[in-house]
Amino acid sequence: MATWILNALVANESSDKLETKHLRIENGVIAELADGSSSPDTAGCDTIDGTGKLLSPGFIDMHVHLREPGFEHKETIASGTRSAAKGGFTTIACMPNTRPVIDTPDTVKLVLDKADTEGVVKVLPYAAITKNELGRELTDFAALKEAGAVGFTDDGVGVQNAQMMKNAMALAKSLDMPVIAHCEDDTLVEGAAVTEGAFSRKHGLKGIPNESEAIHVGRDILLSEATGVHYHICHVSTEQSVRLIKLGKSVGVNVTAEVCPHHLVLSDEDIPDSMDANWKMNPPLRTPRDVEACIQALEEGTIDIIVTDHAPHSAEEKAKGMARAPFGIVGFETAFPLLYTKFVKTGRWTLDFLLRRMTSDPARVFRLPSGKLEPGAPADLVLLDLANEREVNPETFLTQGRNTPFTGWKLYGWPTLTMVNGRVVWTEENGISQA
Ligand SMILES: NC(=O)N[C@@H](CC(=O)O)C(=O)O
Ligand SMILES: [Zn+2]
Repeated sequence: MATWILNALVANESSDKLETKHLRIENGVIAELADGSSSPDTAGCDTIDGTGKLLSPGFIDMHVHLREPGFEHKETIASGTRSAAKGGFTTIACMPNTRPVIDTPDTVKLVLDKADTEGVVKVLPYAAITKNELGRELTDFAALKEAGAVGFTDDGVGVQNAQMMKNAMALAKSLDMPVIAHCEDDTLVEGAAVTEGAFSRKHGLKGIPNESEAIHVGRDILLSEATGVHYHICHVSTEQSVRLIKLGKSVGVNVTAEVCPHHLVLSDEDIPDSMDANWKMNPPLRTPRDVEACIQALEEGTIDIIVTDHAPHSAEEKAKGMARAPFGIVGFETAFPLLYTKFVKTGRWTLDFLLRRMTSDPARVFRLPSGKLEPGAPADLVLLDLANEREVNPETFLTQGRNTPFTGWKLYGWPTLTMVNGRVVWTEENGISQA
């Protein structure tokens, strides 16, 4: 049976005016995108009223933490994918810093099986570069690829040893797989929770310097050049990293990069003096100068895509305060409204620009079939309400995490319906639909 989404608004590359379209879905795939002036024959079809709503490919988030196995008190594949669906995400790539670490084919399969039975959006597992993410011994890349891993990363920590990283890249290249790197030199960051900047100086705190990230970025771009691997840089946060990525791209290195909403809308100067640990994440909120450099890097294509780095922690863990709480904030349920309100409503970006960085660009960078409103693409879709302002209220989140610095922010651009492979998985009205 076919489904029609009728009278929805679609963003357009060449102008900021939205166009009305009807979209037909058959067998889980987009079958037709018809002009709004046509009158489709919907006899015998399901229909969804898209009037006044923006229709976009479902968002793709290539950096998330689902915490399962092992940290189910923070999040599960069930709760994390529900949160993703509510945020308009239809494909998410989960990080291997679980317990056990996703470093064996069995653990990859466990995540894929759980996602299949308990998840509501598509889950792509990354596998670790080194066993237990300890940086000592490479995992079995070929077997992990065979089991379904989509890339290799030790996210949560940097790979400290350059030869280890070079070996990892050469092996990944031979398997046509990407290496995804959390860039951080441990010797430069010991014991710090916030960036080196106005906030750390004001409170007499040791800061995390920009070089701790950029040193790995520079090192790994050279290693990527030497090995030819597709090297993707996690959560870019500094001006120095941007400069190095730009240089790498200019000489043809196969490097891509991502940035998180919080690094585009907050700086260290926004951290409250109360030292609330909901403002603590890794990399930390940087200076306003770094924020502007990251925004411009995204605008000029030096940074390719937007990811959330959704990193839920329990309230108890975050209550330990700035110095002792774990790094990380939740991201799925605020990502699009934040960026839409901050950059599109203010006229700095077109709607099409923002949507591409969250849909077709991640699909291109990671060679995924989704991310487009085109016949033949999977019917992974989201409808969004651009007209109504609403306050961020963590009590309404579907993630188990309440760790957000955005409580009370008034935003536009809230999802109203999310569909995966042609099946409605979440609506604003009825919440999650059980299969
Ligand atoms: N980003 C974070 O602040 N935390 C992440 C780890 C990571 O992505 O580096 C986590 O797993 O909690
Ligand atoms: Zn990370």
